[in-house]
Amino acid sequence: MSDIQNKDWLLEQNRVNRVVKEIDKKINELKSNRKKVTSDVLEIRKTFWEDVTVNLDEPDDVIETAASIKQQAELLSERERTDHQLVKQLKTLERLKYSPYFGRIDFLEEGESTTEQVYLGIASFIDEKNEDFLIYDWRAPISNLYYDYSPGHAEYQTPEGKISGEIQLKRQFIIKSSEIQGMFDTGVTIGDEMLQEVLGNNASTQMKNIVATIQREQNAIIRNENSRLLIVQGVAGSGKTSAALQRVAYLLYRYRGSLKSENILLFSPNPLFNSYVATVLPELGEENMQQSTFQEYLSLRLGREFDIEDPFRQMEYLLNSVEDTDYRVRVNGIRFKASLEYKNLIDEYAQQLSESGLIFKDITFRGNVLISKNEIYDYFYQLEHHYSIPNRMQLVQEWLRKELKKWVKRERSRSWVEDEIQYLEKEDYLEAYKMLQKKERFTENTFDDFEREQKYLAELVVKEKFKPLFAMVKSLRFVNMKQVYLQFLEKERKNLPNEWNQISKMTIEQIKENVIPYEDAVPFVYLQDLIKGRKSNTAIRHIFIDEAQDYTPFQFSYIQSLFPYSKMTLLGDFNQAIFSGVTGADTVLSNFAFKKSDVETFVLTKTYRSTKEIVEFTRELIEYGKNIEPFNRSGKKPEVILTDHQSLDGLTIDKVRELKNSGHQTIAIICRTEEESKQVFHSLKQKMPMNFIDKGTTNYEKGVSVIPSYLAKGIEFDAVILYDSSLYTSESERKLFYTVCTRAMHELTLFATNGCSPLMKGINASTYEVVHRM
Ligand SMILES: Nc1ncnc2c1ncn2[C@@H]1O[C@H](COP(=O)(O)OP(=O)(O)OP(=O)(O)O)[C@@H](O)[C@H]1O
Repeated sequence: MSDIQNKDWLLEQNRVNRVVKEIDKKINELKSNRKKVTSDVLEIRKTFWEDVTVNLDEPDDVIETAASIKQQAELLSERERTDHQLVKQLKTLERLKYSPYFGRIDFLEEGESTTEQVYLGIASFIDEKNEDFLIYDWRAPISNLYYDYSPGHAEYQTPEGKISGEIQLKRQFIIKSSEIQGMFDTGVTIGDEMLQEVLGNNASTQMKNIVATIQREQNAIIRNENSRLLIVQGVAGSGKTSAALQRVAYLLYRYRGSLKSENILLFSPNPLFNSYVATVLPELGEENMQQSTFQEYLSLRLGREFDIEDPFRQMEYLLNSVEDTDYRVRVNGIRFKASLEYKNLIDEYAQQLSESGLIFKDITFRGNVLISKNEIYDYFYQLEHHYSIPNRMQLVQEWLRKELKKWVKRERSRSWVEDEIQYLEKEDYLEAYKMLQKKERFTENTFDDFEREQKYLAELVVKEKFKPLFAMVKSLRFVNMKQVYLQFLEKERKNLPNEWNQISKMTIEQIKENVIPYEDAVPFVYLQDLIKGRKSNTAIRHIFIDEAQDYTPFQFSYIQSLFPYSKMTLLGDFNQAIFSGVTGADTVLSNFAFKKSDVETFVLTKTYRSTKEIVEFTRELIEYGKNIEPFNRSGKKPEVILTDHQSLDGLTIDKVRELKNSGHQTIAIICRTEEESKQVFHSLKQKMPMNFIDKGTTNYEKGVSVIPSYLAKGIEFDAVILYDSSLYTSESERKLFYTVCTRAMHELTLFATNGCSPLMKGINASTYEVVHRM
């Protein structure tokens, strides 16, 4: 390091020390504030009832008491909110103390004579006198300069307009425990050096934030505010998920008055991914958005009555049952049911149902039909036909409720009720007694006490027994959705795929067994919504869909209808469309689905995850892979080890040891299917500790993990071993093969027991090494 560099380093470290000192002061100040607030909270809790005037004698007194309780509760919740805020601020300050900032730009604004030094960190921090920003939040308008420009002319937007000027210096820091550990003055892009440093580290079992090194093209995605639908098509490892999460943080900052983390929902591919990304926002001082898998949503809607196949079970079928006689039929079915054409058919069917054809269930009680399905049918169709089906359902619901109430009255005097009364609990008798006493105060009733009590108890018994019927009416379960969908499948129609008869026959068999194939889950729930109606969700204002390539046009259109007021960000990669790769079905990323004007599309072609060597190999595997641009980080070429079945386990263990010895901490042994993963795990775990990951796994640990191919998407590992790459034989598995290979950050090994996978045929042989080991 030169003397000048040394001097700069020293000056910067002095500034860090100064800022840290101020942060410390602020921490102490907030801590003492907090002491006061927590003691207030404790005090209010302790004396809550002492400070409330309770008097229930007269109606006016009751009102006054309620007001007094409300006032006290409000005081308590205000104090609790302040405490929560203070805890949040303290956590952010502790983080700032550890690493106050990561970047600096010196900016000379046009028309000004002094250059401003702008230091960027995860949150803003102002000096004691509330005058100068010692740290700017990375999301502040001025911070844009850091991400979008290299030294020279630069400009940024503020609410007041555009500000132009010149960046005179752009510097990056790695600061840990308040000590500068790295410092780089950067030129063209945001510090290759800094990125080298970050990307060269070990993979983590939890995703990290990227705020220090966000690239310009990612920044555009993160800060986009205009489009209702933003689509990011980005190659594997291009930072789509990262951009999505930093975008959540950005939106929470930009709209902090009106947007809260509970207004944002991220659909992620599986529970493991949910937990993988769960630490990014808290690291940035924000609360996590809501997270769910689409499957969770479907289970919530249909899971009570049906066994819904999940996408992983569907994938297992697709990978394992190619020899099945019905395989082609099922694949054709999946393809057709993914389409908007199929959705249109359901719309047409619902139109017809508006005139006739709905199927209902009898409402029965103790083996007797109280209200028959035909009566319900007649009632429904005598209602005005111009009312929508869901509106008519509400009227039917009201009518049924009234009818059931009549039945409750009739049933009270039946002999079974008397029998049931004998089995009542002591508490019920006591309750009845109290009820009657209470009523006595207001009436002049002279009925015999015993008789009155019996009548009350009879009502209690009947109402209890009728509860499920009222619940059935409330949730509109008197509509026989299963039969309605089956009737749809059985209907003769024109313009259907050639094999529709077989497709529908196969589906009918499943649904009769109360199993809903994954491809039918959204069509089913969509039809159900057209009939029963559904309240759209207004609380969610922004939806993120990661791995969007795995959603069909039908599914996406359905999600749009669920959240009509939400903006959406879709992130995906058509080269990783592993489900549609196998079936040939359209995905939401197929262009035709979006033609509207409020859609903006971003394309990311630069990839950051893997070494240059791994990218040079993996991009050969896909069409147009040449467009993928690796980040300039070097490592070993991927290695293909040709071997046989007997040697495979031993060689895998040797390889894992070797990888561990080179310092790799997360190592994945990726198998093609779950079955294969189970076998491999079973035989290898005797030889070294390892984890097994299946679709229910919510966390992944450091060390060695055995994982089925389709669950590895979205996450990354220091080193990846494909247990037997010879098994990826079919062209339809190309995307799956590409996806698993792109999970590796530093090393990729492909074992092959039956020669190189045919999917590697024709690729540039200089991109990988081949060795023979038996
Ligand atoms: N600007 C950046 N600075 C530092 N690291 C980055 C940056 N962009 C991406 N990365 C890193 O690259 C890796 C891949 O990022 P991410 O998982 O977000 O990509 P992706 O496009 O969602 O990948 P895939 O589609 O393959 O799952 C992560 O380790 C991430 O931290």
